[in-house]
Amino acid sequence: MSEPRVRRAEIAIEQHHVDRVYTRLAELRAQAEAMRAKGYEIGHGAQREAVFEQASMLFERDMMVHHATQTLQTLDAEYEGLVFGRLDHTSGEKIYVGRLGIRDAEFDNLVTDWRAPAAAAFYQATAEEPMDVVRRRVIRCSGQTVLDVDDDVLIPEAVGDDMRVVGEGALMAALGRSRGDKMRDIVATIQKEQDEVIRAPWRGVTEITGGPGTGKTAVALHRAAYLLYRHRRQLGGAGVLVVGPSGVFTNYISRVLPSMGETNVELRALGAVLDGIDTDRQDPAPLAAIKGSLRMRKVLLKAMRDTPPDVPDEMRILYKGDLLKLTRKELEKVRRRVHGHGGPPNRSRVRAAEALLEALADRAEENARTDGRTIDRAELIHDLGERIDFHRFLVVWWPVLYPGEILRWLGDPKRLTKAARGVLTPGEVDLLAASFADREREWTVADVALLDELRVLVGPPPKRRRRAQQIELDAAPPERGSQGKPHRPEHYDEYSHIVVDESQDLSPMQWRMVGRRGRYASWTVVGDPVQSSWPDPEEAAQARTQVFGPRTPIRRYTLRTNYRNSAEIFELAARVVAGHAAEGELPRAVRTTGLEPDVRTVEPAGVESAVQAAAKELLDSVEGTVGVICAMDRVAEVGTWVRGHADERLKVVGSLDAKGLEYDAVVLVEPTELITESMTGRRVLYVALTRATQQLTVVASDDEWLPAAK
Ligand SMILES: Nc1ncnc2c1ncn2[C@@H]1O[C@H](COP(=O)(O)OP(=O)(O)OP(=O)(O)O)[C@@H](O)[C@H]1O
Repeated sequence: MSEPRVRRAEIAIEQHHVDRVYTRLAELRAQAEAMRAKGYEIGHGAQREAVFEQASMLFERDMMVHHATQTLQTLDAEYEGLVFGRLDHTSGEKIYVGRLGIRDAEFDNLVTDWRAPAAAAFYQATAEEPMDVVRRRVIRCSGQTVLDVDDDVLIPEAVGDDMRVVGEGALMAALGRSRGDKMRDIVATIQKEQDEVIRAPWRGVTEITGGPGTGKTAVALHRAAYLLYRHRRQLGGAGVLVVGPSGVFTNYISRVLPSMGETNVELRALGAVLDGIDTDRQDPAPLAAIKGSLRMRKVLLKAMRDTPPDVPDEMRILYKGDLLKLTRKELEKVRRRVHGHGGPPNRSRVRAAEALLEALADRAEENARTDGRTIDRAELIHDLGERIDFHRFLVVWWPVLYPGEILRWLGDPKRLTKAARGVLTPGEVDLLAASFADREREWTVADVALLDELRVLVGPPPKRRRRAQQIELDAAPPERGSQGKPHRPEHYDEYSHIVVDESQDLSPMQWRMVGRRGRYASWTVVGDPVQSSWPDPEEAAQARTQVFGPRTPIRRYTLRTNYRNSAEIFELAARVVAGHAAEGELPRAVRTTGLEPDVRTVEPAGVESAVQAAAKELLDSVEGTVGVICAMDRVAEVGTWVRGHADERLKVVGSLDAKGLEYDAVVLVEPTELITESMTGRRVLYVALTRATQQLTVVASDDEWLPAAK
């Protein structure tokens, strides 16, 4: 038979099986629905003794229906279908692998869930270690229709006369396909080195490093789905949190887990980890570096203990005809004494009241001594403590503190200088004060970690004040409990597993913030030191160690194949970052396209039109997305340049927001600006250069960014 006829015949065989699967799925659904209906009847019926037994069975059934319906809904919306693989073993047994496990009426497997041990060979078998697999087949579907099949033969000598082999490799086909605006799952083509990481034990800390495009994000998300499937009892209830660098990124990866039937994983960007705030605003690099440093903790602590602005600087109270006065200095001393106990101020008002009463009693004793009188100290403390005017003073003098308010106080350079003495340089103080001085300014991503730190330092406000705190944090709390997600309390800190993506960029203060969410968590930490935009990796490593506990062993994996970029594009990126990466830190790109990156050097005045032209050409030549990447402070300007191309495949994105994203084609605008705007220079440019899967055009008005050719 000719190759196309063989292929057609094999597709027809698989279509037959896929049809059976969907028929069975419909049956299961109908059965479950019938069972549910019957359950309602039983619930209302007379056979009372059987009700409990039936109810628990029904509950399970309900859950099954719910799950099946939900999964089906998700799968209907996906490009690739429910069944995606098949294994033919030497024994003659065949196993179909899919996103869901389904059995037929005789309880035989029609599809095995990709996460089940029986499916592991689909990912782990190789020609060297075939695990009894003769042929591994990837089945590509659209909805319920089989489009194509693609085979790998692992034991050629075991291929019988009746076994036909088609295709040139599903992985390459998948990598060559155009990209949409959402990341896709890779269940059909997970590679062996990736599978090992996905299936690694759940406890402790698992670290995944690897260069751009090695599938770190994809692997971490599949690992979350795998862990929930295998350890739902331990992990499901408390929940899994995935933290990514930006809102654009969490949106980009948002389809991956639902496409595997997991809707119960919380995705949060670093600017949205703290309930009540969701920001993507970035500070300029030098400012972000100060705000992210551990030194800020000391500054915040001092700032919080300083006398709040606008509190009375004198106390006067009349007791039995004697005017008791406390001066500003004396009041400050009392405040220091209360803070000396170390408790959160919002929990210390009683202590503050006691300390004030003691100071008033001291004053009364002094006055009495001068006048030759005696006083009953205990009685005075009791009487004043009951007085309404004393309590009126107390609430304004020891106000409830809100994190946002304290940060705004630091907009006053004098106050900040005091809080930062011996910790920040005068130059740093100026930068920081200017950033907090503008009360209208929206919080930045770096501010969020500071607000979270302060939240813990000041302690929770009294219950009836909590709403006010939300207002102070500038936004309404995000809706929880919708879309079937369990309702979690505010500032939930008991996630059972936390995935941190792009972890190389977390500042020490951000590590502390994320660490707080997982008091008992196990961790999957994903990153690439070469792509780091954080200037002080040692300080960040120290904060990270604190989060995991210094003695927790770390399971380390490195992924070495770049699946995203064509070899031609990656070659340019590797040249740009050479000298900033250690031996072996750069991955190997596996796919060639024959299309070299197009570097266009133009006059500064010609950059705009060159960018417009490049964007147009790339939109015409690729099917999928085109990203225009520029320096962070030029996003708005470049946006106006390409406004004329009304095409939703085109996105303009700043260098830092490009982290983790990918496009079929990229126009990179003024690369030297990316180097100069960041604290880690070429590393940020390296990130931008590694976003394109097919084509890259660089528009530059200088060539300082370009190392001399080898
Ligand atoms: N086994 C695979 N099969 C198909 N596609 C894959 C596979 N592994 C990775 N990819 C694809 O390669 C691209 C890069 O993956 P991913 O974004 O997870 O890489 P990354 O290591 O997180 O990259 P970066 O560090 O640049 O953010 C994605 O399009 C992903 O779907």
